[in-house]
Amino acid sequence: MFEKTTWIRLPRSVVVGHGVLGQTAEVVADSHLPGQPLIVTSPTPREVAGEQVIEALSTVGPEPEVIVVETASFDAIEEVLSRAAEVNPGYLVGLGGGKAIDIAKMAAADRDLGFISIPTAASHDGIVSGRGSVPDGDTRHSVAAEPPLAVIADTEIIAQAPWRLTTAGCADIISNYTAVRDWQLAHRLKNAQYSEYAGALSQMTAEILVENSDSIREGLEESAWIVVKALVSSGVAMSIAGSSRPASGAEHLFSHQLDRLAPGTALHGHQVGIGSIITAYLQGGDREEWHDVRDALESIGAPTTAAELGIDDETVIEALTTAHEIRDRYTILGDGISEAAAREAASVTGVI
Ligand SMILES: NC(=O)C1=CN([C@@H]2O[C@H](COP(=O)(O)OP(=O)(O)OC[C@H]3O[C@@H](n4cnc5c(N)ncnc54)[C@H](OP(=O)(O)O)[C@@H]3O)[C@@H](O)[C@H]2O)C=CC1
Ligand SMILES: O=C(CO)COP(=O)(O)O
Ligand SMILES: [Zn+2]
Repeated sequence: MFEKTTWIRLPRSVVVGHGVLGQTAEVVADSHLPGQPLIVTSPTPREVAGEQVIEALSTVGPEPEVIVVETASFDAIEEVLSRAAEVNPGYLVGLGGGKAIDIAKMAAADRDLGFISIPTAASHDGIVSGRGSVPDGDTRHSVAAEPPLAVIADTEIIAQAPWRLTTAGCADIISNYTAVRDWQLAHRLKNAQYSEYAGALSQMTAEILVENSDSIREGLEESAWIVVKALVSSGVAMSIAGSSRPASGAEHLFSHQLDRLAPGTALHGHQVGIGSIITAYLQGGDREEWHDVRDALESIGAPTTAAELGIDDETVIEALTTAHEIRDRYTILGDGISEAAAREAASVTGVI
């Protein structure tokens, strides 16, 4: 008897465009979300869009409670959970970058509540995904979380965010090239479960973004539109896979290790972009595809060197040689690369 099953959890609504925060009440009603919302946000998004969201949500229910978190950590999730235990909200809202949205979706899963994702920056591809990513000591967990019932991405707000946040989102998407190749490698060498649909969607998302890179320019609201659509598509790939595999390979392990070694120095997307150049080099191939990755990053103005990240060369080498220890996920790094190999890869690609 055939016994395989799959459960793909996707948002019911994805609303993207100029001024769509104005449709928040409609989206909440359409999602059948009851009661008082608890908004999980971080300092800058709270300032940028907090009042507008509170006002919009107040038209469909009791005035929202707000909690401001500073870090993506299990402590922050605990803080949100204890606030939720006090106020007993009907649903959660993640308002901000990857940090706030991840914490909201994980707290929502814990409390078995609905969740809405309102990104204020196009900086990461977790805006749609049902995965949360949290560092924990020497390791990092990618945990199943509550996927958003609705995503409201207001390009007017997102386009006003600092440009570097948008280039970080682009780099998070460009890194899908190497993530998919690592996933295929893990499938061939370790029999890791692979989804052709998720792999193809993730790769195609990176290709479309790169094809449109001429239209991704500072000051153009259309850029926010293009990048948000790619972030949504990449998140859908993760939802289809039921893991972050389509969007996270060795380049992400490298970035997670940088988060430990040089916390708060550079943006997630920028780190994975640099990691992707080096990963593409290590993955080899006839066409030296690391040039394509580097050129794509350069064309949208994302960093391509450690100096541009603000991270010193030795930290890059340490991150490369220890990244495989972060989690049990097979990549081109295998069970670790030597210091000499790391130095060679980072210097040939011009990262250091
Ligand atoms: N679950 C998933 O599938 C994924 C999760 N992630 C996770 O997401 C995080 C990375 O996301 P990222 O967005 O870079 O991180 P943050 O949420 O830390 O946001 C980055 C910076 O942007 C600021 N910011 C956000 N919106 C605005 C705005 N409109 N104007 C000005 N500043 C703004 C934040 O301010 P402030 O400091 O005040 O918050 C912060 O300083 C990581 O923790 C990563 O692991 C990434 C990809 C996928
Ligand atoms: O950042 C992500 C995808 O872009 C999520 O991946 P991780 O599971 O490695 O945190
Ligand atoms: Zn990422």
